Amino acid sequence: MKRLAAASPDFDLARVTEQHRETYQVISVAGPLPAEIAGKLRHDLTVATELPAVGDWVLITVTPDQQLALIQRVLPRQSVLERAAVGKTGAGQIIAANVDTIFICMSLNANFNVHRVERYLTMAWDSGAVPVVVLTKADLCADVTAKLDELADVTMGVDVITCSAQTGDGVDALKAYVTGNRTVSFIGSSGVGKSTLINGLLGGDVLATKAIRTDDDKGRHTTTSRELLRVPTGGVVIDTPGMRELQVQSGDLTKAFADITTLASQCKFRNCTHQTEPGCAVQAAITTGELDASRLASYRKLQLEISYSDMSARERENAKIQRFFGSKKEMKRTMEHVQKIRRR
Ligand SMILES: Nc1nc2c(ncn2[C@@H]2O[C@H](COP(=O)(O)OP(=O)(O)OP(=O)(O)O)[C@@H](O)[C@H]2O)c(=O)[nH]1
Ligand SMILES: [Zn+2]
Repeated sequence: MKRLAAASPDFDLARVTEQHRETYQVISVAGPLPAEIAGKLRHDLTVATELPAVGDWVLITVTPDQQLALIQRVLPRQSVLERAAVGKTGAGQIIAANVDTIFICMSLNANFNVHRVERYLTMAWDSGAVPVVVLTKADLCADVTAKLDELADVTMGVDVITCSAQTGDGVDALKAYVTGNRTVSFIGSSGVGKSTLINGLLGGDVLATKAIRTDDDKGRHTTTSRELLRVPTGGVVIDTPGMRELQVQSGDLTKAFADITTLASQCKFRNCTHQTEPGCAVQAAITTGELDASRLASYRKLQLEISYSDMSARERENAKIQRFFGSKKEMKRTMEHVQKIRRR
């Protein structure tokens, strides 16, 4: 892999802004360009998740006529949002890469559901991005404090923002996360107000929003192309159709369920399943009321789902780095080169 580091000075750094069936759109310091995967890279790929995705930083060469970029390398991803795999083992499909902050959106009226937040949080932590819970449509909720109380246990250690696009309340708090080179994404059920918030950030009606039926809070989703959008005041929003359909798949439960993990460390048996074992600290906490039984139930349910996927997205990513770069040292050298390009 020495070759790669040595060859790197001939590459330009770019970021993938759109993904189509066979082609891509990238942006580099030279501007936007259509792109394709270089033959060598295509040959080296083993699974679909190694294909470039929206948000990926890539090394490109440009054809002599300057009309097309060839993607030579996909740089290691800091975070990976993945669509649930079909079947038991197969790796899923990358929905977005290198997202710093995931806004988990939920409306304070009909869409409000504590377990849903719990599941999204697990997924967000697993992706490598930092989750922020965004409670939307505060104007439609009579008792916001009560809702925040309901959420308190599951949002431990996570920023929670209450906002209303209608009144503008809380929107500035959201903007504080979208600055400089930071990349954000919005997930959450249809109709909770994601497009409305994104349009607010972008300062125009970039995404179409559609009036929803008032009876059931269900919106119709209107986003069509995969996109990475620049915010005029700094920051980047990644909004792809896949993002809108994200469902919980695999995950590291230890962060989203820090309360249970902490209790479990005090169980008598290290492999305690917290069901009928003697000396179970989790069951003891349920008895005293310190822990809600429903919390353990959702933990179990998620644990079961996770056991179906062999490796987490992060583990797969690490395996790929090993294969492409040979060693962490080689990777570091390439990344140093990339940093230099980025500063230019
Ligand atoms: N009352 C109220 N309505 C809102 C607010 N934010 C959005 N809405 C309305 O909710 C509906 C759905 O908003 P969207 O922004 O399209 O929702 P979305 O989450 O992007 O939906 P998908 O595109 O289907 O994923 C629209 O009619 C919005 O006008 C809010 O803060 N208060
Ligand atoms: Zn136990």
